[in-house]
Amino acid sequence: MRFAHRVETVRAAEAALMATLPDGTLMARAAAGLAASCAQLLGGLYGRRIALLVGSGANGGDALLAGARLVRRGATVKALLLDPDRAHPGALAALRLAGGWIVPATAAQLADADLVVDGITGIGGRGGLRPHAAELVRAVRAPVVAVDVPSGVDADTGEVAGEAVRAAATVTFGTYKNGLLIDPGHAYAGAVRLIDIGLGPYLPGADLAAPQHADVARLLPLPTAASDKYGRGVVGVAAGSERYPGAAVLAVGGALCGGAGAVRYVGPAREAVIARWPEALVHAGAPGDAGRVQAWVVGPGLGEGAEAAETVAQVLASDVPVLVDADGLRYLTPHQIAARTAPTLITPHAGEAARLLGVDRAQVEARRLSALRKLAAAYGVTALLKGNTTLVSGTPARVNPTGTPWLATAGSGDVLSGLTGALLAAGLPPTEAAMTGAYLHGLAGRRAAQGGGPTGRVGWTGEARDTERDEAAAARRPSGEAYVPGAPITAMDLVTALGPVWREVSASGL
Ligand SMILES: NC(=O)C1=CN([C@@H]2O[C@H](COP(=O)(O)OP(=O)(O)OC[C@H]3O[C@@H](n4cnc5c(N)ncnc54)[C@H](OP(=O)(O)O)[C@@H]3O)[C@@H](O)[C@H]2O)[C@@H](O)CC1
Ligand SMILES: [K+]
Repeated sequence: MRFAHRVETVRAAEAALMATLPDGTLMARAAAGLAASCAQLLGGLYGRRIALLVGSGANGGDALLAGARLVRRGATVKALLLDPDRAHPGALAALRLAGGWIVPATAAQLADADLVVDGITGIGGRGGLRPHAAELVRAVRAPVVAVDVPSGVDADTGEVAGEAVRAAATVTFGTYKNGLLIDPGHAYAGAVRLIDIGLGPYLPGADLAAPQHADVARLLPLPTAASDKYGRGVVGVAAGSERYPGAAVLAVGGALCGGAGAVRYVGPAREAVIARWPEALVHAGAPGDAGRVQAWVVGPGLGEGAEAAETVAQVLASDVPVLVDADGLRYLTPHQIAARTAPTLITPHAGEAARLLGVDRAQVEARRLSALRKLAAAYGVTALLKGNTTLVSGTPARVNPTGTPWLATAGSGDVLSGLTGALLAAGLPPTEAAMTGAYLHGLAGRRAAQGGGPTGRVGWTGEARDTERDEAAAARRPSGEAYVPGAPITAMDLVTALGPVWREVSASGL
């Protein structure tokens, strides 16, 4: 797991650790890690030109102190002080002593930089970049390494109010910050490296956790010699309609290739389902009459109307875990859920979440963690909020690191529903099922698109594991957009990739 903590937690841990150490120790540790990371990204320091954007707090202090180290190792370093009277005095003196330059904070000073270090604000920043900082940041052409957090990104939520720094890489200290893992902040952070400064023993439980292969491998329900199809989990799928039979085919495929012992399909797309998946058990009646299942998936391609509403109501009346997605979300009420005896998992995208919360889609996209928590609380469910960084409610909340823009393809969500339903049927608790489903689904997208190969202007390879390696490989176009190389995929490609991905992840846990 990669764990992230809130700013107030980080500050409390920092204070407890500082009480045991001489003044300046933590900043020195942070600066050492930052300088080493810059050197590695540049591939050498002699003759390299590094510009520091320095704000008025300790974040600027980290940049200055790292600058002093970089000068001593052969780089030319100049510091642009955004607030010259308030720059960290000790770190400024260290840079001067080492032979660094203090230059006017103008765009012209950035023109010849090979690398720019963003020390404008870290965990103490509030709101987007202020006008002078924003003007300088717009003038940057070189790759940017952000110190702790890209300036302008809210460290606790990933929200971006106004302009923010688009970093090629972020070097963060002590623990991950929520805003580095959740969009939109995640998209500004580039490849993220954590520098250990000794905070670990002082940090309590995390606010957010991002799994890696081994975490998911531990949860995968592998069959044993004693397993039969019920032992592995039978999934009921109530999906599809005359108009959208394909959604049923994809959801059933996601469940079958996601490890279900068997799938019972109920709905009007029986012919299409059986034509593609002869192993599916299809039923003509209502969900209540379909026979024994250990979890239900309801909603993909269900369409609108009284029949769809009745299907959702019948499924919710069951006493097994239920996943509600897509059209099924139209017919969900907190009242229905309160009457349930088994867990309910909902899997909306931002538009569906907005409708459930009665707000605009843009509000959900800008404040994803907050929307997730509101959904879970208002409906009394476990919520999975889809996106490039899919979130799952729980303690801690989970964020999926395997997402890729290639997953934004028709039917992709239907596959996720079936897959996650299979994990629920196998007995995983809803938070773990949702996290595991999102992880495997994202990885299937990456593998099918063949995206994430090592490339790009900057990146760390070698040391990084699993999804970190993929993230480090995500290059940035000169425009500053993240770009994951790869090829278009279809939802059926995802279904096909689930087997190999399952194998890759489970092998990492052996
Ligand atoms: N925690 C740890 O363990 C360790 C932390 N360390 C480091 O300390 C950093 C935190 O330092 P910090 O507390 O001094 O706050 P910081 O992020 O520099 O910013 C606050 C300053 O910025 C200003 N400001 C605010 N908003 C702004 C805006 N939008 N645009 C422009 N300016 C804005 C605000 O001034 P004001 O609002 O008064 O104008 C204030 O002066 C942390 O991220 C890490 O890098 C490491 O050294 C070692 C271990
Ligand atoms: K920063």
